[in-house]
Amino acid sequence: MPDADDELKPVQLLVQLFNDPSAKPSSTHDLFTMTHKCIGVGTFGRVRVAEVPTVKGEDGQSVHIAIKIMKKTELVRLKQVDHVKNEVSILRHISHPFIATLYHFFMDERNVYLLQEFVQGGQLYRLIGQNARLPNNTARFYAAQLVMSMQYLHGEHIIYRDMNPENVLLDEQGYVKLVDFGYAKRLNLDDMTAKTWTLCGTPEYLAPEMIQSKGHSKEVDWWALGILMHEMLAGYPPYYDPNQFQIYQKILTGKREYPQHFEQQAKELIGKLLTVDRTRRIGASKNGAEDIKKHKWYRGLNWAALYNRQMVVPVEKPDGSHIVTPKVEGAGPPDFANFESYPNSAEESGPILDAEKEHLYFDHW
Ligand SMILES: Nc1ncnc2c1ncn2[C@@H]1O[C@H](COP(=O)(O)OP(=O)(O)OP(=O)(O)O)[C@@H](O)[C@H]1O
Repeated sequence: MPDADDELKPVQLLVQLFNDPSAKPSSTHDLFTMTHKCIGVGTFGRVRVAEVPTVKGEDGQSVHIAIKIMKKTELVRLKQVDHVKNEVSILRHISHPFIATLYHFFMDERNVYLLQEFVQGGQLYRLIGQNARLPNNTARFYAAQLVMSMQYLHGEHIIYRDMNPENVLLDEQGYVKLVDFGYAKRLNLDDMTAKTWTLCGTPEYLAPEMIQSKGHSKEVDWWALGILMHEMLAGYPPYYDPNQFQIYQKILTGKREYPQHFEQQAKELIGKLLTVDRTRRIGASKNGAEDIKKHKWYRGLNWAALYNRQMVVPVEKPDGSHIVTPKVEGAGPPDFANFESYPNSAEESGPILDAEKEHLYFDHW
């Protein structure tokens, strides 16, 4: 008889391992070996990969995890402590097949560490760039997963607020894993309007009500989905300008032209998502995401099969050739082919926050 632990999936084992109360913050470091491979840089830190020798995947190899390392001094200087606190508190309470799992978080005197599922296929941004644009069926496959993840988050009263192709990662099967919940917001339901006011996100993806500081809610995620659909299908977003102010102007006027190759149904859905009046935007009614799922662009899509990861990623272009897809090795250690190279840096030897600030900002997490 296998003992109970043998039946746990690596994900559950990792969560259990890192949340073991006997593994105090200092000894948590001993549970993994940092590979020093940096796979991403953010504004105040880096994302590195680590190996967990005690947990084996289905291929019998040690599991790898991603560790987002953020410098405390930078978090304080850039006034981002609350965003990270928020990211941790949201990720700890959610679980969805298209959102990267947070196994654990801890901090030492210099850094805050978020231990997450390592997503091997790289950014959707890279996939779009490699192919110039994505075929209708491929874009539909990715957009549908984002509809389901937003539906889940909105059901948990969370707005994501940072949908863009750099935060949508692809796993080894080519499915979506959303990362970066720094701007996500849990709505306060005591406030019946359940709106919020902070201007955040990527300029090209900002909804008009956010730019105008009118107060915004879940509909901003549906707007961003419309922008992302356009970017996948065209290779560029609908409102673009080197000058950020001009981007906002273009968003507010709402004028756009679609490339000729866009399918009629795709144009129609993008139009309904990019509706300036947020009360009339598709997804805004009490049916929420269901209205989007029922749109003709999705006709014939098996939502249950997609959720259960039983669909094959559609890779065919209209001319019958195939798009370039992320290179993912089967067994063995990851080879990082899908990630940019970043110069090395040492988070271990940066400045230490003074005691007063440490107490003020990091005592109550
Ligand atoms: N779990 C993960 N697996 C693989 N790569 C990841 C993972 N998490 C993050 N990355 C990579 O690192 C990049 C930066 O991560 P993330 O966006 O979470 O950091 P950030 O500091 O919040 O960045 P930003 O400055 O964009 O807000 C991602 O775009 C992605 O390429």
